[in-house]
Amino acid sequence: MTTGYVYHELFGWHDTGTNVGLLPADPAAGLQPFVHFENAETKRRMHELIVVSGLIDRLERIRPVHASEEQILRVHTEAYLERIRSESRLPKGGDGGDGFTPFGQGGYQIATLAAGGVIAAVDAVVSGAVDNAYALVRPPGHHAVADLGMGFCLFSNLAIAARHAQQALGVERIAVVDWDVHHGNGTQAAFEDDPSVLTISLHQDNVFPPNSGSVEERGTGAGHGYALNVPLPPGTGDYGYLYAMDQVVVPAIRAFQPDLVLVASGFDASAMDPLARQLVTSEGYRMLTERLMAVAEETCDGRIAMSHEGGYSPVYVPFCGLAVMEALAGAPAFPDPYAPIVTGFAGRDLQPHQQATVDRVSPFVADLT
Ligand SMILES: Cc1nn(C)c(C)c1/N=N/c1ccc(/C=C/C(=O)NO)cc1
Ligand SMILES: [Zn+2]
Repeated sequence: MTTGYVYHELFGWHDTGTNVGLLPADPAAGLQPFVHFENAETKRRMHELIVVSGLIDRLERIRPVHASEEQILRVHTEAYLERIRSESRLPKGGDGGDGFTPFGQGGYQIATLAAGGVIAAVDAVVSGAVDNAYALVRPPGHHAVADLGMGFCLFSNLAIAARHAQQALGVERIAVVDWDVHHGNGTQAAFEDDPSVLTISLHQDNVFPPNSGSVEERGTGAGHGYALNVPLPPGTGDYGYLYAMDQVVVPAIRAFQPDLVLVASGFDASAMDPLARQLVTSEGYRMLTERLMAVAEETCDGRIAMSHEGGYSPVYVPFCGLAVMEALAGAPAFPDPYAPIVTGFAGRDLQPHQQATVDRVSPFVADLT
């Protein structure tokens, strides 16, 4: 199995500031300065574990290139692109637009490299140069919509790469799986009315964006039925996610018969993440990846490209990300030293209320052709 890997030190230079924990420092409100949750450290540590574990020697390194204006404009508006580019020229940079998505001077160039990194991973998979690929990019993308950067996301990296695959590489049908713990609203919006891209989001119910990602959100117009949302209750662990994978994701991909599978891969559903309350472990992510590889093998010669999204535990994201990449590469498992801690949390097994949520969505698979 040949697995492509995209990482670049520039991603670590995306500056989200040092006084935005999630809220700007404000002494009167008792808010002390704190590094932004979406900071370089967690992703840099994942890269370094990939190197130190030795997995790097089994990967094909893929060099990211900056996404072009044309590629970005397949998803974003000209006005939005121009605003990010102009704010990026300012000494203090700017913000995607929601006030929680800061970037420093030069942030536009890093954001185009992130989108270009996912494009490079897709190019390598579609060309057959590699069997599958992981793009460890920053800033993330799955919340960004056509004219607004939000939720730490500037450009919709995965959506831009999907449109590139269709319009430049001739790929027709794409299935997108988003296992980041937050709803993949941006990716869903990009393909809202388009039946050629199936979007499936597994997320903790109503965490972010607010009032987004309900079971009832199924796409619009010709795209109705080609968006699936599984809003899992808080405390869902490995076997709740696996049940969603087995009952919704795999059958949907089998019915949709894509030419390519893309994954918005965040690790903030992990048992040690500060921004959500799920209980997924590195073993859970490995199992999810193996399930996805099997159905990708069955439908599209195993073509999978993953784009890194959220995940904020500097100690645990590295082990969750390593598990996914080991599965992609068919490599043996590097032991997860946190396993005794996270498997010790209760709730790893499928719970009735989690099963009930998934069972509300699985009937929608029958509407896919
Ligand atoms: C809304 C709102 N209003 N206020 C006051 C605040 C502090 C709000 N939360 N913002 C958030 C909360 C979580 C994320 C996670 C993003 C991610 O990891 N995506 O994958 C982004 C923004
Ligand atoms: Zn997230």
